[in-house]
Amino acid sequence: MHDILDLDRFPLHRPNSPEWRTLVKQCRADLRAEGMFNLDGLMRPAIAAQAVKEMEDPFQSDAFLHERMHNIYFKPVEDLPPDHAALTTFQTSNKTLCADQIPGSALLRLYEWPEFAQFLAATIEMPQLYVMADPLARVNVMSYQKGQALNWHFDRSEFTTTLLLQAPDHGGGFEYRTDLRSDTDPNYDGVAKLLRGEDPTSNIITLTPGTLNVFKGKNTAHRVTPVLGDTNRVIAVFSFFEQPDVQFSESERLGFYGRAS
Ligand SMILES: O=C(O)CCC(=O)C(=O)O
Ligand SMILES: [Fe+2]
Repeated sequence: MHDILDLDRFPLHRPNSPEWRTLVKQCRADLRAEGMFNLDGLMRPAIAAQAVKEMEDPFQSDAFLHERMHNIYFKPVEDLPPDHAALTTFQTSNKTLCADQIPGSALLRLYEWPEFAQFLAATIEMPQLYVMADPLARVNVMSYQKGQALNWHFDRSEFTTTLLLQAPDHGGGFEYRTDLRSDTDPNYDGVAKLLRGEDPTSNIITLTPGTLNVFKGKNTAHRVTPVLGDTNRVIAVFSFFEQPDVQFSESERLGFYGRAS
């Protein structure tokens, strides 16, 4: 893994060593304080750039154009009237490649490296994390060109793990509002306020290539703002769950990837 990751700064290959424990402690503190942590330059920038180059053709010919209007839940909500402000819909548009379209990539190597899941589980204080069984959803790579965006949503998994491969010239910021809801309180009024642009506690950050970003995606509302300029924003998303063998449903796969298998 030394060839693709900066393990001198981030010793993921030495679980439970004093340096590994120090790093885990720092990540836990950042998660508590900010709902997020970043490992800036975990993947070597040259490897990230090479991955982008290798995916140019598949993005041109095989990628799914994920383009739709959706609400923050990606579905109707039974407790809410359809005209409730928490169900406001927005446009998403990006191109998505799935794990089955990037065989042999550095991204899949990282995803399947057991020390990666072990490190992530320690940072989020869970006993263990498992890779998905879903052949499409395990690792996704999204490319956003000028004008494209991923709009407000919550994720399915507790935590979300991304790695930026290429930064846009402008725009393409990651905007998030930590703990907008909880597992017991959907906070529909707070959601409506955020969607009206009236939540002063939302933050926006830009990532640099090679940075690992981990945040509490299930209860953190988040979006990617429209990309500006001619350089695409390219980002990998790794999906881990607390249970083994998780798969998306057929309708989720159709919605996100335009195909079920
Ligand atoms: O592109 C990003 O930074 C976030 C991606 C994301 O939120 C998702 O795939 O669910
Ligand atoms: Fe997300």
